[in-house]
Amino acid sequence: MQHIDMNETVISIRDLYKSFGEKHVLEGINLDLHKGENVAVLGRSGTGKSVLIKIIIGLLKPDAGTVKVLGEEVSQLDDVALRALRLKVGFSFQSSALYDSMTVGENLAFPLKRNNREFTPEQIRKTIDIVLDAIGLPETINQLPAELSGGQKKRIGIGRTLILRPEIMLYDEPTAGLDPITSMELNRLINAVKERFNTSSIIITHDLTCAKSVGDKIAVMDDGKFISQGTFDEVFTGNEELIKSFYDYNFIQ
Ligand SMILES: Nc1ncnc2c1ncn2[C@@H]1O[C@H](COP(=O)(O)OP(=O)(O)OP(=O)(O)O)[C@@H](O)[C@H]1O
Repeated sequence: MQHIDMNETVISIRDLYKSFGEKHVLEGINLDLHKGENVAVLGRSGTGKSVLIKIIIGLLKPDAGTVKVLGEEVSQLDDVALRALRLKVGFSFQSSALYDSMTVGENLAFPLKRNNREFTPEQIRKTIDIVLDAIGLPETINQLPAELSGGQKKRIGIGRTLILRPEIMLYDEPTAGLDPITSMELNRLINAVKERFNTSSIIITHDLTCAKSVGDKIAVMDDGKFISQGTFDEVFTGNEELIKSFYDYNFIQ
């Protein structure tokens, strides 16, 4: 098991606020992601989870508060520094965002060719093989995305993010639209990625099973704030109505 280093914080968010006009989306977010830790951010639709991720990777600027990623204050970085930081932070999109006209191998090679031009074809091939092995899909290398199942596409999407060997992974709804068995496989993959690539991750989800399976810590978001943070058992022994209804909803559906 990968060790969680509580002395090393890879993402540190303090008193974060973000509004769009009259709409207050984030209202005082505080969160620490430690090295080797997986934090599942659980929340209903529209609570601001995507806005939070966009601020972490510098796509949106906060109105107030600080976000430090790998020691750097994101809102202070210029474009060059931001691009360099983004190479260390892998963002796995909800839609796997694969190029339909490229094979799996070409999709995986793409970020490497764009960002590490000094890679030889042999190094690229080797890196692709390592990632395909890690995501359990070596046989798909010459297939097109249209020939893959939804679960396979998600795995390749995660693989394409891993190819640049990020230190931090951000997963946006990794199990959305998948059946329970495929979802469980994805959860196992997220845990395997952490072990094999020594990543620290934030996993955004409204799937309680996913949060429980992958989250060393769960942070429950409501109305722009975290109303509870802790291990799954700590969070779900609380008495707050929203947390209880989340739990009930997930287990009776
Ligand atoms: N660029 C923007 N301009 C105006 N409003 C925005 C913008 N981006 C997000 N919002 C609003 O912020 C709120 C939170 O959106 P966000 O996408 O972060 O929710 P979410 O928690 O990720 O939801 P879901 O689970 O459905 O993806 C929504 O009300 C949305 O309309």
